[in-house]
Amino acid sequence: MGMTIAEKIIAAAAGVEAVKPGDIHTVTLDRMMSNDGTTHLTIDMYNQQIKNPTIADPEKLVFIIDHNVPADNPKTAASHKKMRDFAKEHHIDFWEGKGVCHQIMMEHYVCPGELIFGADSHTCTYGALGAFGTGVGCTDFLYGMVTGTSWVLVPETVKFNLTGTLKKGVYPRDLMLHIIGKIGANGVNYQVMEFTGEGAQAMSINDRMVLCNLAVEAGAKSAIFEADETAQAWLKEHGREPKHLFKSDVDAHYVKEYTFDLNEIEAVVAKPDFVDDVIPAKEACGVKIDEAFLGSCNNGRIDEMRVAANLLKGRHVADSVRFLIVPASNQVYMQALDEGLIEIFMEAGAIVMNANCSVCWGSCQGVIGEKEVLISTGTRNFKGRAGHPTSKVYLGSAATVTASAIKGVIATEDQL
Ligand SMILES: CC(C)[C@H](C(=O)O)[C@@H](O)C(=O)O
Ligand code: SF4
Repeated sequence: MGMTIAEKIIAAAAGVEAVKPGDIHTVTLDRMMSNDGTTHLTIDMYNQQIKNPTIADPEKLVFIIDHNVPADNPKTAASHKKMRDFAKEHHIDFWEGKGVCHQIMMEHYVCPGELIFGADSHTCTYGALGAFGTGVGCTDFLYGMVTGTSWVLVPETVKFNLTGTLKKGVYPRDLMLHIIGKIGANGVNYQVMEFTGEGAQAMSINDRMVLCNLAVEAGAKSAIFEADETAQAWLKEHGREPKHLFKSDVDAHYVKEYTFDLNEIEAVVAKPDFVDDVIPAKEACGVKIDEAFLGSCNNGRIDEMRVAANLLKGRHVADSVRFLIVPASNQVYMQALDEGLIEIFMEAGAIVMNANCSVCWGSCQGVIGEKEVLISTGTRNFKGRAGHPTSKVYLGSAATVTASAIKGVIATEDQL
């Protein structure tokens, strides 16, 4: 029986010839990332609960302060200091205020064929480069940090065959929200989403990241694209070499297969309070909003900045709306500056923030108040996700978010 890309990565990390779904293997991790969401907890456990603790391989570790940066209260400042000091003492690669963790990882670390654990649920983003990334809690992270190893229960793989091309005004984020709406929030629980077909092959790394990143919102353990020529060219541009270039075998086993025709996808929004409550964006048009957010590890890259700038040029954000634009990393920020996009944002009345998670989650700047409505390119819209428990979050594409910021109500780009 052949193997899928994900199975081949796990087999390589386990040092065995072959694996199959349901097997449990001890694996050597290629890399581990932790952010300021939980690293302080991991450090406390390391210091207080382990006798004579050591770090197996500091070179494989990356600590990133991105969730609440710059710190907005003394408690956060203290947990950041703990992380900073620990990273220094143990010679761990450390990033602060340079961008959202997954964006930093993609720009600087991830290689095809690697097995990467991140103490963050959207670690599945790394599948855009053909790596197996998965989120773990801080106990598992600690174990990996101390031993350099962990265990993996080999997941089943589900094939997502993408055909055709997206229409004008429809974006990969619409496609992925559509898929999640169709299969549901538990649609691929503990499974790997493998994207394939000519629609997948034609996608840029940016677009592949959009798809892989949101896979966890359908319950996925991970998501993956084959590291084809597009991925290899991207990697080369970023000065890195692939670890392995794995392809799924023709006789690999998929537990289920779906086909999505990209021509049929429309602009959509996910309604409050569930990511899988997806409706055509036109059905939500007219809902009054208080804030709009363009950013996050899902949708804060240069492609989305360009979409927003294109729509904002010569227009203005509605007086009643706060439009937060937050590049996913400083690299994105600087490119947007170079291309004159930041000027367009400022002239249009948007608030441009430093690269961080921002209001993608409700603990950073930009949180919304009682009964306020946000339209967001973030990853989640659960109750209270962006602030007050009575507030509401709609998720949409960069175009829908920008059009809504201009109109003051949910709108699609063709209504401008
Ligand atoms: C803080 C972190 C642990 C969390 C996650 O795991 O995803 C956050 O990034 C999120 O998006 O909710
Ligand atoms: S941008 Fe949002 S989804 Fe991504 S890591 Fe930050 S809080 Fe989590």
